[in-house]
Amino acid sequence: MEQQAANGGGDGDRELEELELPTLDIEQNKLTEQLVAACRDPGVFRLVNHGVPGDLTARLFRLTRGLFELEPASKSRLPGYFWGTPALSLRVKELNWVEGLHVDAALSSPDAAADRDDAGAYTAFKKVVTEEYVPHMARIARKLFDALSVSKELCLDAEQRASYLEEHGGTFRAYRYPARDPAAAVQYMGMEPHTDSSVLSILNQDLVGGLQVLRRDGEKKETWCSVRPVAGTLVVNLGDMMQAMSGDAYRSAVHRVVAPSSPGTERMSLCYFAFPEEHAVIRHPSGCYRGFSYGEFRERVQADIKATGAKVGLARFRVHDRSSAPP
Ligand SMILES: O=C(O)CCC(=O)C(=O)O
Ligand SMILES: [Fe+2]
Repeated sequence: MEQQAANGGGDGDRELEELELPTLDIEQNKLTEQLVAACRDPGVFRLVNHGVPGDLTARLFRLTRGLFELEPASKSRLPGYFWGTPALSLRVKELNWVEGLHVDAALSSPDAAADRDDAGAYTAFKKVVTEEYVPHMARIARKLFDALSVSKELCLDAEQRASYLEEHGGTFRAYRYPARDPAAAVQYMGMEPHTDSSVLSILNQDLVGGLQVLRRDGEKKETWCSVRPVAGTLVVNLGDMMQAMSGDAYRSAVHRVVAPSSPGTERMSLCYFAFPEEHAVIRHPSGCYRGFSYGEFRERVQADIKATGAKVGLARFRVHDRSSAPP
């Protein structure tokens, strides 16, 4: 994989070619057809007419910003707060130039864990995330997944359609990427190159820019391209579970975030990750992966990160040469 210095992207990505994302209206009649094309290549697309009210997004960005603006000692006590640690599945050797708030939509973490002075602000944030924003994300994920599930690449039966996308799960993360210090000796990436472990991820970025996708041009050539922020749209990228479910017909997109370099600029994003049910065994008729559950995949990823500092991911489950495999 081509590696580019973290500071190669200017403010976001001035020097990079832009990736022209397919733009999909989720209420259109030919959704399956257009989704299949977008999932085959480039595995990332833009959504319009998605039904998430603009004022809800604006309110959630405001509430999130309020929490990130707290004193470091206060915000570090917020439930799910982290600084510089990996996202869902990243190398842990390098610091990421990002802080975040992680909310597990399936669990209701006790808000009492928030610092007493900031409990009101955190409770308001969490309420908007769990009661308003995440239900929209779960609705969109289900709609996209159902449209894809009838494609010949997935061809799921009713049970798989239900269990390959957990109805009430999902993880929400709000991120803030502060400006990097151009004079610092080490220039950290906002978020290092990775694939998501999800079925699909729905990103709502502000207008600063910095999200980049690795475009594959044929077998050998790979180029980092920028994903231009467009107001009112969402960006969806496929994750490893979708790649496995489709027997590699769809690819989980390698992506990264370059933190801004202009002093005083910061980037924020609201991200939702949809997963399969923990124990549902994922199989595809092609047999290119052995059957495995998301629970097993996650444990394997965590074990690899612990042992080597890096995610191995789907390669751990790939069946290389079935003709010589033991019976
Ligand atoms: O901040 C973003 O837009 C992307 C974050 C991301 O890729 C992740 O959390 O996996
Ligand atoms: Fe990601």
